[in-house]
Amino acid sequence: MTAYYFELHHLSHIYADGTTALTDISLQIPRGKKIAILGHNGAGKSTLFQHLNGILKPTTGTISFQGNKLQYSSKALRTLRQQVGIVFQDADHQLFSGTVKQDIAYGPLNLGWSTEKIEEKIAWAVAQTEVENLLDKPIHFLSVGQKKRVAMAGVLAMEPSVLLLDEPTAGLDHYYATQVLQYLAKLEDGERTILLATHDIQLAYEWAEQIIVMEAGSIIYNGDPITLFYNEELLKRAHLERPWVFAMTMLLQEKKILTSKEPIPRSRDDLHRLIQQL
Ligand SMILES: Nc1ncnc2c1ncn2[C@@H]1O[C@H](COP(=O)(O)OP(=O)(O)OP(=O)(O)O)[C@@H](O)[C@H]1O
Repeated sequence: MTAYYFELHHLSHIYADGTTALTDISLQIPRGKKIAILGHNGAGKSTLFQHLNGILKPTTGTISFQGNKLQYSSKALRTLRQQVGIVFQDADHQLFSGTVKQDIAYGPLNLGWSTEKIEEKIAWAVAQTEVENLLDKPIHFLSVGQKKRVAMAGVLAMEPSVLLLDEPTAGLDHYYATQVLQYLAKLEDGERTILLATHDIQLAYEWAEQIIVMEAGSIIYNGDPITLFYNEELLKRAHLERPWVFAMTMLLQEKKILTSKEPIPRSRDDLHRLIQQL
């Protein structure tokens, strides 16, 4: 078993119209990690995800999954996609069955599992995403946020080893966006790697162990969140704001209210606890 799910070597992608979307990406994606991908509009996040799921083929360079170079035959892609699930930014690209129930069941039904296991996994995914009361609804009646949760349920039900989530909280209200963090936590098993492309800086800061920052098709940072958010120059270059909890922590440190000895809070609750202890 290799330590990495994916290894990308000098991967570049140029779309048919000549747009260069990825330039010379070399990257290793380890097992059991929570990785957020940040970068402003057009930085290449979705294009990178589509390479990891075999939807796009590199113009130059290679990708390996579990030590084997990606193959693009329909059989090889089917196997890859059972292990690498993607939730698209736009749920309309994902949902195609008549009803919610049929859509969520589609993936698991194609995995050769027993009926019992299929039902168990679907029930679990439905409960995580709170779509129980939508099961009989036709897809085209759903709201944007509901479609997003149904798309997520369909992918979760397949229990992929790698989960690629492209903007999972976009279009969700505050309650459901917060719930995403909760069910992501339930998915962590030390083996599964979750990559999350997002513009929600606070979500990335609160959740991720590793952050990759993209700019104009290149990776300009790959490391821990705290080091990133102290790096003023890099944040400016990538047009990134500091997460508000981190900005508040820096202010408290500057005012000497917090010292560097205190653990750096990640969430609003961490920050409240810390301030209450002062
Ligand atoms: N099918 C396509 N044909 C041509 N160019 C494309 C295509 N899809 C994306 N692009 C271009 O590739 C670049 C990277 O786009 P991509 O969608 O990967 O960025 P992103 O980081 O996911 O952006 P966002 O945050 O807005 O979702 C952009 O310049 C975009 O216009």
